[in-house]
Amino acid sequence: MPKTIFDAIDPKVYRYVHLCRACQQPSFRISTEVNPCAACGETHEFEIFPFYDPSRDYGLDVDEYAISMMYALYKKGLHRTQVVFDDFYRKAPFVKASADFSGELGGYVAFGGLHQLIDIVEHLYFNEADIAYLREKKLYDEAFLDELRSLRFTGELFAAEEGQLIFPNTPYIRIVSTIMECIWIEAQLLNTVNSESLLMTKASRILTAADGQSVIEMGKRRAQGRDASVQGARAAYVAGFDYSSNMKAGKKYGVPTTGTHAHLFVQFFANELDAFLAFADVFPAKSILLVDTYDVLGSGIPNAIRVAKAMEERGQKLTGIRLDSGDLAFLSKRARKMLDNAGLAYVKIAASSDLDEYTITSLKHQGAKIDIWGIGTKYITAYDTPALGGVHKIVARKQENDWLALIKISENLDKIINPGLKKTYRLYDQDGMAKGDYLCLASESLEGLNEITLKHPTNPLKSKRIANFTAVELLVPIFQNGQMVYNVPTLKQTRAFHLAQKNTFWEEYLRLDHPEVYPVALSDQLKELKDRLIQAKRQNIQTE
Ligand SMILES: Nc1ncnc2c1ncn2[C@@H]1O[C@H](COP(=O)(O)OP(=O)(O)OP(=O)(O)O)[C@@H](O)[C@H]1O
Ligand SMILES: O=P(O)(O)OC[C@H]1O[C@H](OP(=O)(O)OP(=O)(O)O)[C@H](O)[C@@H]1O
Ligand SMILES: O=C(O)c1cccnc1
Repeated sequence: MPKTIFDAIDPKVYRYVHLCRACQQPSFRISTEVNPCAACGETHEFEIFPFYDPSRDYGLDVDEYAISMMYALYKKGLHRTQVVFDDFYRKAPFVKASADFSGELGGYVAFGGLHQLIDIVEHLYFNEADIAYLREKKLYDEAFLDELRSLRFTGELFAAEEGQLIFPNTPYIRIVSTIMECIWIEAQLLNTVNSESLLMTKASRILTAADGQSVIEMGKRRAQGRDASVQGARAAYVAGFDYSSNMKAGKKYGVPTTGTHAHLFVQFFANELDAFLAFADVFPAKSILLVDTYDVLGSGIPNAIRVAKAMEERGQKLTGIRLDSGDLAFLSKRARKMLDNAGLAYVKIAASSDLDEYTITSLKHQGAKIDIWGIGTKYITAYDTPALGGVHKIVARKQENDWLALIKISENLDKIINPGLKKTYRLYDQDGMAKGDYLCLASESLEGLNEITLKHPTNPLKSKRIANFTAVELLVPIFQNGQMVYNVPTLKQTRAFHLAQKNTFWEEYLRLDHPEVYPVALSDQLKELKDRLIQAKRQNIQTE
């Protein structure tokens, strides 16, 4: 996260801003008590208002029912009970299956949003304006509002590293904290992780289809709001896109930016050639000329060739052309021939026009001669799967000094949560390829085990034996005792991490349609606990 002036201020300590009327300098204070101004020494003239970082207004970014539950638990004296929450998803987005397919859908998610979540957890507090708003509701008593005023995240948060690949039912976040804090965080956590992971996954799939070719994110104008476009540009870069057109993502996150020009630029000039000449003259080292404003083959490409030839005389090279409509396979093949015949084999062909992983794959099958893919609408809106259904589920609560595992019953066996305080291991073979995820109780250890059988959680006929594996815990500590303990990687490192992780999976697990189902198995002890809790719950329901 980039630093703002608010990073210098610890919101866990400072609650008020005192603006000195004498010198106009703000200072951050613990209370409303007036002290001499740090800048000019005056004491009498202060404007005092609640500390409020407009870019991080996280405290009240919740659903009302969160505050209702927090209040009810507070009134019953239960709000500080320690609990465990797991975050996971059940169904991978974007994966398609044919009509007669009745099996389990595979697919993966590229885990995104962790770094934004860290910022949220670090700056999670109710400011005075939040408290005033809650007071106006006349639903909560003053003692509770006071409790909220001092509420901060005090617990442990473990997570998969951003960019990691996550499969259905594998927890990617575990929080151990008070019930009040776990409820408080739910909506923002889900909003951030679901939206970022959804887009990162879409981008990761598009990158798979591009198969090593350059991809530029261009979705700003079609994104669902300002923030979505910037976050989306960031997610695309982590997934392996080379550039974004989004300058704010460049400024805020350091995403490399680039761009071509629009049709308006061509329309503005008296003719296409003048427009191309002007653009190439100003940007000789990075000119990609949009050739489809009037007639791609009749004027766009011939004019681009004229410009390229003129540039060659000045010792410059035209970077490329862009196609933005029509039959991209046909036009790109014709364009390639025309450019090659003119001795311009180095001029690249970029294409845009509602592209996604499927059109890219199809165009490649058709032998399209496209070098650079510009991707907007279908990426930034996650067009074919508009939401990722990641969930935040309570799996245990403290009772005396023990964890009491909790279950939630569902008619659908696959929907019943995996209870208890657990660990998740990713198992690798000797070549470093991922073989499966193994969920077990926190008290279990894999040390000394040479062989493991990954049993399908609900289908006893499906199992897979793995020998000579290396087990790596998937979740790493991010917060301990409320303090951030994680060294947040740079965006570039996160991108490299995602791409490296992708290489640890056989492409059968990652292919766009009908991917193989990656094994996610429960240990025998965890399975027994789950079965026992289901039985007990069902008996209870019958006797109640
Ligand atoms: N050879 C091709 N094979 C498969 N899909 C293609 C091929 N060429 C283009 N497409 C896709 O077909 C769609 C064409 O979109 P559309 O019908 O809106 O026309 P267009 O050519 O973009 O024209 P305009 O932008 O002027 O409306 C786009 O999604 C594009 O990615
Ligand atoms: O097709 P997408 O995947 O969404 O990629 C971004 C689109 O945005 C621009 O179109 P727009 O019609 O807005 O403007 P322009 O073509 O005149 O630049 C650009 O030309 C692309 O077509
Ligand atoms: O640079 C481009 O070509 C671009 C940027 C945004 C949207 N469409 C195209």
